[in-house]
Amino acid sequence: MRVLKFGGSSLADFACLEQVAQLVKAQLKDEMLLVLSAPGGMTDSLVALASSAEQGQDFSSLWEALTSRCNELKAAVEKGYGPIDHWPNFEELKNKLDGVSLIKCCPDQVRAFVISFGERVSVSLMQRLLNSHKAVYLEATSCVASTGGFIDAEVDLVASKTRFQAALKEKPATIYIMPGFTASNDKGELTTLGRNGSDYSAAIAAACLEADVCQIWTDVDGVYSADPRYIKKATKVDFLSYKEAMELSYFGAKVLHPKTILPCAKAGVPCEIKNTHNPDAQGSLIGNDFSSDEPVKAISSLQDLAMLTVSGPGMKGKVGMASKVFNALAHDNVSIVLITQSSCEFSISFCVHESDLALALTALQTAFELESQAGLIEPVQVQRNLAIVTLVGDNMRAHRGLAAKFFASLSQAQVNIVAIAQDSTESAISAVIDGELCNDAVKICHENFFTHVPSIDVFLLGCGLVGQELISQLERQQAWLEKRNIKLNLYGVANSRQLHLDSEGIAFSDWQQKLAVSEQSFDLKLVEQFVKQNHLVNPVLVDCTSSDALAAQYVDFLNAGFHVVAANKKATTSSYTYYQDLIAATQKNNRKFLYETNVGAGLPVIDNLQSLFGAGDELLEFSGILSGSLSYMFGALQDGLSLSEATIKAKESGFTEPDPRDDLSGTDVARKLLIIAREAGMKLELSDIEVESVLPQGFAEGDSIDEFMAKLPSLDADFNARIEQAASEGKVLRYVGTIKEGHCKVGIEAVDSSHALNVIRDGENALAILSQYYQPRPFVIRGYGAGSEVTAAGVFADVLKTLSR
Ligand SMILES: Nc1ncnc2c1ncn2[C@@H]1O[C@H](COP(=O)(O)OP(=O)(O)O)[C@@H](O)[C@H]1O
Ligand SMILES: N[C@@H](CC(=O)OP(=O)(O)O)C(=O)O
Repeated sequence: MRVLKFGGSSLADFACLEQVAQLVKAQLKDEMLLVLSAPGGMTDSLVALASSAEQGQDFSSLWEALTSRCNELKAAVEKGYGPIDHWPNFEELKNKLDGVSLIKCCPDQVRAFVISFGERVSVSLMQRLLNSHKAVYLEATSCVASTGGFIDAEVDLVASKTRFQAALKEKPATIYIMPGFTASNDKGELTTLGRNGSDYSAAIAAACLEADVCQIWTDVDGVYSADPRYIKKATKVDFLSYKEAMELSYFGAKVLHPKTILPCAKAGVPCEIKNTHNPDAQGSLIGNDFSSDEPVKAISSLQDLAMLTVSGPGMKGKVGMASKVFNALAHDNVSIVLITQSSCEFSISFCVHESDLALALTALQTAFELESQAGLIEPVQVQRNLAIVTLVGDNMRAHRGLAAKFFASLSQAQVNIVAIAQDSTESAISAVIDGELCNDAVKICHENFFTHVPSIDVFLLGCGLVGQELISQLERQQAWLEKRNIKLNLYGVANSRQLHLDSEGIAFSDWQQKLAVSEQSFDLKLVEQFVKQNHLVNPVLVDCTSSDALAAQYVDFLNAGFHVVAANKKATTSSYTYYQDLIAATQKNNRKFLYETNVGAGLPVIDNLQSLFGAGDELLEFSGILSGSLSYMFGALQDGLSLSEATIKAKESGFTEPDPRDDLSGTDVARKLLIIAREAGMKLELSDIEVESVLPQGFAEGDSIDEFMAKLPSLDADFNARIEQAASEGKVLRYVGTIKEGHCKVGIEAVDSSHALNVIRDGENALAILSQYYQPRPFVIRGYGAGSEVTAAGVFADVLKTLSR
């Protein structure tokens, strides 16, 4: 004997019904019992009808929708297969609903009749489809014996076994069909087994009939490592132990009803999950002792939960308080999903379904009325909108560090853990978290435990030379990233006027056109919303602008859960207070703020300084050439060009800012020096840096770039004199930043051939760091310090660093 259960997703329309009939015929070799659910969504319609009638509302349109759907199915089946013999009594259903509507009350017994009606529809249709095989209709009410109420009833296995065996003996056949979800109590009254309870019906039948297998046919190939509807990269689990399947379904894996496994396990019947729409695919097999090396089999989640905490001095050390809490809830039929107790026994917390919350609160208030009046129990605390994320795997007990990895993953998803619980066999470990972040949490846990393909979700602000080059590099490096198992998506690009977002990831080929037609400008709230909607877990805002306004929002970016990668120097050189706020925001939010390209473009400066000073080194002195453009210009001066000629050449070669005064003023170098000083722990403001401009004070102030360039030759004579003076002493001029005895200065220095910076020119940067660990010879970093390629590469490297913990 085999038991095959087909869920609502397998019976949604006529085509599905026919598919199931074909499948059954193809499988036919020995006795089989088919357990059918209602056609997909029909139970929801019946539940809605009952509640509409109960509230005295006009339910005619709901009725119309239900009956026309059923009649269409009936007509389609009858057209191809002949008249249906046992069509359920719709008149009786309508009468009951009218009665409910009249008294504005729906007794559970009537509700059970109404909501189980869809199962009878399915069975009638299927019996006709299988008519040629003389499929026998088994009344669930004659076979499945239940105890308890009419809704969510429990099954009496012993009584059911007797009933099943008698029913089969009475009508010997090869194919039996029985409605799922339905049972009857000892008075023979119809009861239901809880939503999605047809799986449970099938398991009961399989156990009672000592079946060879209990197959659950649904719309997925088997049990997946996470719900495949939400986790696209979820993979099928081939084998699961009964315990694993139980834990998974209990903690929310909808593919199985939580009560299904126990009867199968008790009777030793293996349970198989198969896909009706893909019958040849190997499903998932659930049985005893499927030992596997994989520590974690799957991740499940359960939403719409509330946590209640009962606390107060009366709880401490008093025997029986916990049982009083749970007895009160059991008495009112409130099921508890998870329990934790503080080690001092001062409080007990537990989760219930939100739908049971009011009931639970009333039960507790009644039970603890006296204790509460005496001040022994405090008012029950309630946290709503929670979820539970659970890792499941029998083999977890043999592995260390899984809990740590689990919690680190939750923290990576910016999730705060409200409570945790682990069963003593270590087959499941659960965390109670904020419900809104549930999908993010599952996604990142799945990424870390299964796919091992971390993702980086990039939003680029600023599409100038560096921004554009970054996009080209991202495109070029896709294969490299893939090889290293990194999924880097560009989800947003923005310039100063427009923002373009694409949840599929922005195509590298046409982002410019898309951006050009966007009517939306950059707005943090909008991007934040986008991240939430798409459950992006590693969002990175990359600032390739020089905007003060954006820099002023970095703290908000970090608070909103973004990492920030900045080529823009404005934030690192704004007030020291803001700089500190930024560092604090990275720590508070567990997010990174990376700005390697702020000094020396692609040269590894900041990272080295942070490693050095983090390891306890101290800066003694610093000197360096920190500007690629001034390095180029001063090299040209050394070759005999005048100041104006050198400036024109540097400008034409793309070495300067559009307005060369930005370079010649020395402010940019001062900013870089300030960043270095702050890395070394100096609490300085930009105004504390002494700046010697290449230009005399007030020179060409307010003039246009062209006017400035035209006036520049007037400085050549004085500048030449300065160069010649230096040359007569065997020296060359360099634009140098220094930190010495707590004083920071940028300006022109004459250096002789023995000076380390003498040879630095043509756009190269050099930084000489004299420190406690590096003396008397300094630690030197040297290389090209300007250009969109090296800068974009530096930004790219920072983006990748957001993945490291
Ligand atoms: N771990 C999981 N593996 C497979 N499916 C899962 C898992 N968790 C949740 N599901 C969901 O369970 C659904 C199947 O259950 P359900 O819709 O109740 O089917 P049926 O109508 O056949 O009873 C799948 O479509 C899937 O989205
Ligand atoms: N039809 C019932 C019982 C059931 O088990 O359905 P499904 O197999 O489609 O989950 C319900 O929707 O609750």
